[in-house]
Amino acid sequence: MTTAALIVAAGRGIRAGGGLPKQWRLLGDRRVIDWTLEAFRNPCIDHICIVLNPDDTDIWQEFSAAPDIITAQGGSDRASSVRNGLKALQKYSIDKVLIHDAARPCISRSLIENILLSLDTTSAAAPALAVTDALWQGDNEQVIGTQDRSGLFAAQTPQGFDFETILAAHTSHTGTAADDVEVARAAGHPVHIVSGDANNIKITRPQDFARAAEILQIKERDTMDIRLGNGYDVHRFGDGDHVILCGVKIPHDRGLQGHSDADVGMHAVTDAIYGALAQGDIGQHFPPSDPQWKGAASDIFLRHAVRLANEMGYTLSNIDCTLVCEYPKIGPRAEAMRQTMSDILGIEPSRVSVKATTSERLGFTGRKEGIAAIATAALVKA
Ligand SMILES: Nc1ccn([C@@H]2O[C@H](COP(=O)(O)OP(=O)(O)OP(=O)(O)O)[C@@H](O)[C@H]2O)c(=O)n1
Ligand SMILES: C[C@](O)(CO)[C@H](O)COP(=O)(O)O
Repeated sequence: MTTAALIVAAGRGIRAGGGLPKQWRLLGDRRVIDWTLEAFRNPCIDHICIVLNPDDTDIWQEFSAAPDIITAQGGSDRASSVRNGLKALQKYSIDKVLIHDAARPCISRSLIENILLSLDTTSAAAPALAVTDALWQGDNEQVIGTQDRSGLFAAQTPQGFDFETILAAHTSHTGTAADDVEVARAAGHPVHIVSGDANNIKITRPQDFARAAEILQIKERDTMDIRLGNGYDVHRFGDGDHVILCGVKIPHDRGLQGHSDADVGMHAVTDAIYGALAQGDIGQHFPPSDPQWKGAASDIFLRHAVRLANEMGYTLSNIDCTLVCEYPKIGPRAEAMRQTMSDILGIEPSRVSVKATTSERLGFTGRKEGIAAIATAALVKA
């Protein structure tokens, strides 16, 4: 009997936040995907196929070079990603396939074996836990009804199938599906429920990383790895009818001069993140001599810094930015600036501070020759 594991890893992990899709983030000293893969790199699995998002170019290179991995391109939803993975496995004469979320890194070898065992006697088997909590309907933070929980189960993966059965079911399925059991059932196939594992959680929200680390018994660091960085920037006034500060366009009788859009606030925040990482400054990553950055929107720089932080295993904790100018008035726009930067940073607005001060008409900011900004960034190792 030839077996395969099909691991879907093409999602963006929006609910988990953190800038980088959850399957590429670190859990201890390894990525989520590495824990998942380890469980499937075992003698009862002959082939492993990983379904990847076309945007994850570095990851494609890594897995295309791995001798024991088959790669397939992800689709716009989980069901289409699975379908593409099944098609990529077609030429390997697979008898049984286990379809698993990359985002479930705590999967145990014994659960994998239990599903495979069930497939000896049935064509579809999947793990689930009987619902033990009471179930309510809610609306607007009010309980508006209760739901009988008897016979209800919370579904998990890996979901196991006869390969040709699930390939045919997925090929003929139209529309989306929460999981492959739904696809199999829509094609008329009964699915056997195998006892799931409470530890086999899916990382869905930010707090699930800590729970997964606990389950995997990843040793907590003796001290937290916290990094602080500061950033400082100045742009002079020149001709123009607006300025852009922390991503917000403000009508003004002068403009700020600079190679990019001269968003002095966003530059200071970007440099604070580079500083925390000891990774130089904006000028190093985006040289002013390079014409492609002329007039560039500064969110490009900030997004790059956030990505670098995530790749180095850090999560942004908070940002504090102070703009130093006599005019324009920042107060009425500070909320919009916080919101704009929190969207780019991938953290809550409550973790982004934008404030302003004048310099009591002293110095170049006091003489209204330009605007200065100073920022602090705090990063923590996830
Ligand atoms: N188009 C998609 C969507 C999801 N997945 C994968 O399906 C699994 C379960 O999906 P979910 O937890 O919903 O992941 P995301 O779609 O990444 O999360 P979110 O909905 O928060 O963006 C994940 O391993 C995810 O990578 C996939 O391969 N292709
Ligand atoms: C397949 C699945 O993991 C079963 O629990 C789940 O349905 C996929 O994730 P989502 O959160 O429902 O998108």
